[in-house]
Amino acid sequence: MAISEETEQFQGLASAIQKAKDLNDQVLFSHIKKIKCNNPLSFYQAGRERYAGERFFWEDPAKEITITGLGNVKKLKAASNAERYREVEKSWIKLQNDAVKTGVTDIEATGPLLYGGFSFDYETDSTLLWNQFGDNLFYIPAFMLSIVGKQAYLTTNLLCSPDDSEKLFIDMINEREAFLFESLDGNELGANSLVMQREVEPEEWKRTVAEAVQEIKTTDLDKIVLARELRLGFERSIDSGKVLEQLIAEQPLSYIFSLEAGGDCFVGATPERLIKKQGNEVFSTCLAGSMRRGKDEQEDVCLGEELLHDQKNLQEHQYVVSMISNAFDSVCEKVMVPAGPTLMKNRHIQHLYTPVRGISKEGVTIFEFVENLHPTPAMGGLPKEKAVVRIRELEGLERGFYAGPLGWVDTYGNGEFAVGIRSALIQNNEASLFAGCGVVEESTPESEFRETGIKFNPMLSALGGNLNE
Ligand SMILES: C=C(O[C@@H]1C=C(C(=O)O)C=C[C@H]1O)C(=O)O
Ligand SMILES: [Mg+2]
Repeated sequence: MAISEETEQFQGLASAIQKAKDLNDQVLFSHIKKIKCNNPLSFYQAGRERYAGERFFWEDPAKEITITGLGNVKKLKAASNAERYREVEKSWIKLQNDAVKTGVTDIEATGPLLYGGFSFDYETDSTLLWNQFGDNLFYIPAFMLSIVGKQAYLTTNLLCSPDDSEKLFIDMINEREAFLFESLDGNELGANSLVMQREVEPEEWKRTVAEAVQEIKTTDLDKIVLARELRLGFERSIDSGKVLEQLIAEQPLSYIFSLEAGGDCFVGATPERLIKKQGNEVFSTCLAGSMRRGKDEQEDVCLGEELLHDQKNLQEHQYVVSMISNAFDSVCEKVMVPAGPTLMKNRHIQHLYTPVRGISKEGVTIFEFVENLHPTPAMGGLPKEKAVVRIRELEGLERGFYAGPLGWVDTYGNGEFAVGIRSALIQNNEASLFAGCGVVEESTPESEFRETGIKFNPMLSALGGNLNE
């Protein structure tokens, strides 16, 4: 006779506490149940006070997986060096190998799940702007809503220590669920009211682009991505839930994400997948090469055709396709790359787009793919190491998590990371927006300035700012 969910949960907790005693270490307990909830933002907002600074949101463009996390039972942070990917992975493997799961235990992106990101460059210090995030930051949430396909699942995670009691935990789980179900409806999303919008050092940035073009013409540097910053000010603290609501409505072809740390929130709508791993199938996206959208259908088609045949953008794009294909070749049994790019038409901008798919070799993890791929020439440049050093020397901004890998990993070998572009760092009533572009031999400061101006628009639109033409 099947035991009740409550009994299964209690028995699972008891075995997790016993395991903690045997190992004399903390053991992750995770209970997963199906629930009815089709509004993940309401779940996110329900945690606005109680879990402030410990929330995250993720929705992929196909809306196959939406994940909202509240609170955290464990924060993983690795040292800021080249080993960071393996360090985070090692801590995660230890926690998931000892984990005890009850309830629905075979659904992707449910149960114990790690969500977070890495900075673009582990060799730059996180000063004032990104000090809440540091070089990397990952959460295992206390409470998590996953909508997989069309079904909602609630995961409750607890970290059991040797001297914990089952009773305490059952009371905690029941109290949390009561809080959540009471507060799931009617969470007002606060409006954000803009009072200041300022480009940071626009003329200096253009001079840097001109310097980079000269360097590309005279050295072995082929491409360098240079980013710039826009500062926004608001009447009161920005509600990240409202920003997410706008992004979901306005950017249907992008990953919608947020990651809170302390009082700050990194939020965005990125069109660019770094790596998705589903079993042994792996997917990446090459997205370099950009053009504004047309004012009407006819102009838009013309501009798209122009982009598909523009040598400068095709070269910018090809650097990315070659690098990602080679990175896949080294860890895949099979790699499939289309012969040429098509167009990805987002709301404000269109890009040259080449999807890459592969069958990964046995035992290759998503963290190894992240390490092999980041930064692609779409975020850094070519040669990779030289471009990253020159970005450090030329770019007048602290990228932090902008253009870095951000995403999730579950305990079933699945996960997905995107790169954190078309994004903003929100700090109370201020925000820094970031936008970069691939500088190649044929780049000009004015054209790249216009291109990066358009790339600010997804966040400007979501925050109520004045859009760039
Ligand atoms: C770096 C960014 O965008 C990247 C650069 C692109 C380009 O230069 O054409 C296009 C898409 C992205 O790979 C950004 O949006 O900040
Ligand atoms: Mg470009």
